Amino acid sequence: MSTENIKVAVRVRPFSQREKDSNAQRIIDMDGVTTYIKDPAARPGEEPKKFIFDHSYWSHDGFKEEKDGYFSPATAKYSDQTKVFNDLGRGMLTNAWEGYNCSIFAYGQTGSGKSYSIMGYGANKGIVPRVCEMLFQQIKENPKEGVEYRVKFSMLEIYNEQVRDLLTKKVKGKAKEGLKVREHATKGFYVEHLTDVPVGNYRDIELRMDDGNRNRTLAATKMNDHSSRAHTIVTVNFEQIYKKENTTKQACINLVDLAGSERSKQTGAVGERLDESKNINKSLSELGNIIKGLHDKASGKRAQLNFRNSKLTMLLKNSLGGNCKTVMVAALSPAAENFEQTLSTLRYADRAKSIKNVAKVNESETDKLIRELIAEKEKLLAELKDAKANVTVGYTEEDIKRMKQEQEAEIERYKEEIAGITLSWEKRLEEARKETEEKLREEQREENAKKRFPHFYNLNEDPLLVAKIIHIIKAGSHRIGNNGAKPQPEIPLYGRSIAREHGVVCNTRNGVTIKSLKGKIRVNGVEMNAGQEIQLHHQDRILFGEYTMGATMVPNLFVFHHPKEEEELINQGKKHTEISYDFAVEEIENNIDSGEGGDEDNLALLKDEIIHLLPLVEDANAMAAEFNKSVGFEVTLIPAMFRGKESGPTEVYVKMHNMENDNEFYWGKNKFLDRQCSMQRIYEEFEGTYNVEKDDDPFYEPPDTENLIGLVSVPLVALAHGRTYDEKLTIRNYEANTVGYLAVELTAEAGDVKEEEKGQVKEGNIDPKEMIGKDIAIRINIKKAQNLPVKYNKVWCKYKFFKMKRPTTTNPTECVAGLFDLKYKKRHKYEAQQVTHEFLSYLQDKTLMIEVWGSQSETVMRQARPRTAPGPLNMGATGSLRRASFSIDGTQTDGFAGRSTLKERAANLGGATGEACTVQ
Ligand SMILES: Nc1ncnc2c1ncn2[C@@H]1O[C@H](COP(=O)(O)OP(=O)(O)OP(=O)(O)O)[C@@H](O)[C@H]1O
Repeated sequence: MSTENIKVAVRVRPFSQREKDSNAQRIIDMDGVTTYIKDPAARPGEEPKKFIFDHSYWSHDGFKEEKDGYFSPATAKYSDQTKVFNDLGRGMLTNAWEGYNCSIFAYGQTGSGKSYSIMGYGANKGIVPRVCEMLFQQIKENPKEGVEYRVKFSMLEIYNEQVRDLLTKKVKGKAKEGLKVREHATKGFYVEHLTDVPVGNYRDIELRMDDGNRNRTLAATKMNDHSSRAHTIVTVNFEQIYKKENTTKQACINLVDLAGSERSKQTGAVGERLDESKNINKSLSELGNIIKGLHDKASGKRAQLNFRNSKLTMLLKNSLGGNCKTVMVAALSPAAENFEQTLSTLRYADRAKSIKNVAKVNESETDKLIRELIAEKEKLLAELKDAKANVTVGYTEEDIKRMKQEQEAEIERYKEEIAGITLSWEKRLEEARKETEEKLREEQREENAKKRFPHFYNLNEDPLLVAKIIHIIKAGSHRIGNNGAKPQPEIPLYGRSIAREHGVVCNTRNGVTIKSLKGKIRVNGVEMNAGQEIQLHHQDRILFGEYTMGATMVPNLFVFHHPKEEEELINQGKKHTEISYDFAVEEIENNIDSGEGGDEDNLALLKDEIIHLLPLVEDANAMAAEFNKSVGFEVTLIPAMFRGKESGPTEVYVKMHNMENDNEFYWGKNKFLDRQCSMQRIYEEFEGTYNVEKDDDPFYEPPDTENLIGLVSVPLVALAHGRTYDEKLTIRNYEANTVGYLAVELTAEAGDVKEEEKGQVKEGNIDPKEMIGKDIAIRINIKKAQNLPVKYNKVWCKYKFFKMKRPTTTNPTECVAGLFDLKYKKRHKYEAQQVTHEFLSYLQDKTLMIEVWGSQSETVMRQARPRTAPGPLNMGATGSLRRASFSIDGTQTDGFAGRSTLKERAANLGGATGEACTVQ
């Protein structure tokens, strides 16, 4: 037995290009094992905070890029991938050889460098591939007489509390997702029916891992979700079987790449994106609770540890305080804009340091192990039989017949699994090898085809998932469509906005063309007209299906690759550039921003969507009533501004109103459709008692889901005259209603005016033209908010000043009875060096848009408001339209006679914020 603390390492990454472009300020420094973090809003002379870890890896600068793309140290301070592996990975391998379970997990905010350390990119291989490669190398180099080595590999992801096997797509025709996590008396938690492939060398692992990533990409596209926001767990099971001694040494190596948690706040998301990060947050916050609990326990305090609260904590139970040797890598962003998140990562890591694990060598009699496994399977089998036998009361014969068939299929599967356990290792390895060889041949065929034929490859925000889906375009015509198309299209695509006959691609002697049929296609950001045909060229970007402004993941985004054209370009000396996901998405957004599509198109689209959603919303309301849920749904329209976006069309949302506590939530169309599907499923299976866990309940929304309460627009012109602007302004919500007041103070101080001129500047007599060329400091001080809806218990503000790429966000502040008071003054200082004409016209002509965000509480003091359940349609600003009528461009929608048009409503929303007012 070995009792030791979790080993904790932190690592800081380089600035990203975006951070470099915006002259980001560095807040992290390291010296030996010590990490320092400086608060960008610290008072002069305030010391940075200091943390000590087992390792502090400086990977921020001091490196050079080798020819193959490897980042090697140019200074002694820099830690490269090899150093990290030597410190952390090698030790894990030594432990695994001794028969200890080991685990490494990476924690940190989105984009902080978790995957880089754990998986790695290109030549900069991370810990996972290195550990796997080294394990086989060591087996090869140190074979022991009479010892058989067995290595098994599995890969899963946890997304929205669902466990998905990444190595097999289907079992008996069913996708392997929603797998159960079970608990074994000695082994702890494990995933039932998870594929565990025998692997004979590192290449096998590489291929399987590639397969896993391909499955992640496909699943993400099909389910309209974002696999890169999932937690990925790779497990290597290493067994040493001592034949003469009849003993087996077993080590389970868990390699965990956790998803980042906070994207929603930075992008200002509502709807699906928020919901998704909530689920990631749930797993991560449970993980945080466990780490805190273990830390408290280590410091002698009482603590409750509930590992069962999330799938992630169940699966990491052994790694945290259990039979395991664990390493945690906390990934840090160096930039000031991420200060809060980075500080919280450091605190998290600091707590993890005190967790003690009690690892023991997993060695036992080989026969006993097999007997135990069989006994476990048989127990499950018996449980299953009992369960099925007990539920036949009240079923029709048809139901019982179907259940019997299911039961038989399950029993068959268990039998196969038991046979699998006793099957000789050689036979299993041989079977797996055949599969791997077939995969290799397939890969080779694909590689050859890619060199010869034009093809599409997919783009994804996660670099590990790029080019995992390939569509080869040989000579002839290739139909593009969804899987409902008959016969199956040559290029099948998934997702709601893919039509059966979406389009067609033709490869002829004259080149490759694409024709749009019944689905939307964008080429290089520009939308094609129905029936239009255009020629494709090397590196064209193609989007199939609709584009949702601001979506975190854009499915079905491809790059067209033409090998011949590529060769010609190289011959002409043209430099090859990779097309990035961000580039392709920005290109689409630019085209939409530049007015493409126009108002008319958007109105027609909105009308279609509303007509499609209304009956479903009615159904959802009816089901809520049937289940006695005090919630109501209504369709509403939310302009881009109120979705935290600078521009873009108005979108259809569904407002969910919880009548118990008056909370309101805004669901994007896709999220509502997913929820409505679950409601329908529950409704069909309903037997009189509504027995659905909160997490799976489509009618439930956690109260702390973030909402954009409203906007305030602050005129800046006073600053152009050097005057202070100090006002209380109205906060307007997306329905253009007043939802509170915000007190804001803005000051401008010219930096290089002479001492005797300073008073003059403050008094505001300055002629704006005199500002040109001078240094100026603008201070933005959000003082307090009043009269906010009382259901909000935390409130914060967000804004972008001038050309800031990312918004500044104030700390969430407690809000009591609709009032929040920011404790700090002079929160934000913007320094402009040598004021330009552009900056001056910004001050003179523009307003600063401040978003007021909040999270609600479960129980609230209700404000007086009508207690009626909402109808299915709420057109916001006009108020009276609930269950009434509306028309779009004079066109009456079914059953609704016109009173206000969408255009009028859009006009009502425009410029509805910001007049100064007096508040008592
Ligand atoms: N040590 C490093 N050296 C060089 N580049 C790095 C380093 N760490 C991270 N990066 C780069 O920073 C970017 C973000 O890193 P990465 O994808 O690993 O973040 P992440 O935390 O896994 O994000 P997510 O939560 O979105 O998966 C990548 O482009 C990666 O190549």
